Amino acid sequence: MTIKTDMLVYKNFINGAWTESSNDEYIESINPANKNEIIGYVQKSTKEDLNQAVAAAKTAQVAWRNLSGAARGDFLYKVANILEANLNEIAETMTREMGKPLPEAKGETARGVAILRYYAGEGMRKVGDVIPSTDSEGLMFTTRTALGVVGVITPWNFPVAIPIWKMAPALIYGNTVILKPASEAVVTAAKVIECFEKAGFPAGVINMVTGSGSVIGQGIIDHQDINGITFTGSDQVGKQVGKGALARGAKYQLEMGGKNPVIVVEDADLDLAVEATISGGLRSTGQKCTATSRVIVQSSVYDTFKDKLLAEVKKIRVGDGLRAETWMGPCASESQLNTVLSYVEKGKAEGATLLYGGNRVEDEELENGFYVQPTIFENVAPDMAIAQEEIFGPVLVLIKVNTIEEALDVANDSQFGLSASIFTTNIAIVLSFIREMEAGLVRINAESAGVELQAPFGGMKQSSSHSREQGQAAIEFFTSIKTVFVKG
Ligand SMILES: NC(=O)C1=CN([C@@H]2O[C@H](COP(=O)(O)OP(=O)(O)OC[C@H]3O[C@@H](n4cnc5c(N)ncnc54)[C@H](OP(=O)(O)O)[C@@H]3O)[C@@H](O)[C@H]2O)C=CC1
Ligand SMILES: O=C(O)CCC(=O)C(=O)O
Repeated sequence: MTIKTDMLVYKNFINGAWTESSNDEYIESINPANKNEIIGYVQKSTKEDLNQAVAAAKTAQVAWRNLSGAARGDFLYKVANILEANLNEIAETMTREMGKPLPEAKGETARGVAILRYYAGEGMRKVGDVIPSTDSEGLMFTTRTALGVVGVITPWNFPVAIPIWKMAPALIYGNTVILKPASEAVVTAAKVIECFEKAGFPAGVINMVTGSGSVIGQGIIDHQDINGITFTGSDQVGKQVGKGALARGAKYQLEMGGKNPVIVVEDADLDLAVEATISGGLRSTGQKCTATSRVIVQSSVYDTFKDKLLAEVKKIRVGDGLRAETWMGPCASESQLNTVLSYVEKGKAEGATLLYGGNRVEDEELENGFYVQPTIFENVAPDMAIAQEEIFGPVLVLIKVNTIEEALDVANDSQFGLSASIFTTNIAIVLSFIREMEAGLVRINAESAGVELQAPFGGMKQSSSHSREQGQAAIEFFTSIKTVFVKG
């Protein structure tokens, strides 16, 4: 590929320096709102580059681990301030690179700042417990130790928040990091790493290697000197990460798909339920693992809910995320757009009724972008592919049920169990939903998306490796417990 000389080329960040790859091939990152606009180039790195980064991270690890938690926290506070000072530029890059509307991109970047500050404070909090020993002269307690070098493999849908919610806890607990960001949002990730560079971390503590998943991602899975891998992305790659890590005894953490339901009960505030279904299902063009995709509605309010939903969805403005009037941006890539369109075809072929949308947006101004209409299906049977598989696009499927029991059965009829929500004013139904719903995140009278950084996040069933990230739960993955017994 010929590189246009006026474009920015982002190198790997290895051992404290922006470093050229041993390969001179590049990955081009384009704007999904206008495929002719190139956002930047990154290197298509090789295993040799990865080896260099891992060696640097391994060398840096002991000195980093031996700093006090407060000293490590100071570095994170510095990154937070730098990220905050560059929030507008980074958010704009995110919008241009993966299509998320600018207000959402700004919100995500601000969330990155807050995550960094949260984990900076974690450096001052307790890491163990004193446990009474049966030996009256002994002292027994637990402490924690870092895993070592952590590989961080991230997706494109939250290109600031996800790398930060993995890297910040890894670092505060004394690990060093190799980041392999998603190729679709790699320039945004490079700008985040620039903030870490400016904060002056010791060389080797934080490294980024760009390149294809099959080379650099797989290289992380296989590398003997990487002690832990944290991954967010597809079900298929996640399972590969898990198998590969298990085979060589590395620790791993996986966050994968969702097929998140919302249940609308007959006593619900229907306007609130409509608003939350739209926000949960269609913001970020439905490209969230926590996005609402199955809308399970009690038959007595089905028609009223459907009419209200349809009326609101029709008002959605699709367009370039940089424009103030845009509510929903493009799909992040042509392949995501094609996935959505193929599920629309599947839904029709399976006999569901396409109630609204389902096509590319026909607008001359938007013809160079990967735009799809917000889409609603009805007459959907729970076993159809559109009700079972993660689409990762702005597609809602309406499923009519008669009773709460049936609603819960349908909601739980999924290989996934990430997030679920219900709209009702009946406390008994709320309590049975909390008890019966097989999901890591259950939300009452609130949309299925919307993770809070200080709370544990993760799924049941095939949505995750049953571990949790974020909040104080992160310590469980990024450290190992040591039980200490001392006798004088
Ligand atoms: N849970 C979530 O939040 C997300 C779920 N998804 C789901 O996944 C689908 C596909 O999206 P996609 O971007 O392809 O997701 P992937 O799982 O392919 O990508 C996630 C990360 O894994 C890397 N990767 C790809 N192949 C390998 C490999 N063999 N070994 C190790 N790492 C690898 C990717 O690198 P590279 O980008 O270079 O390929 C990226 O950094 C979506 O439609 C959606 O259903 C996607 C993103 C986020
Ligand atoms: O809902 C959120 O804020 C987070 C979603 C998420 O983690 C994801 O889509 O990968």
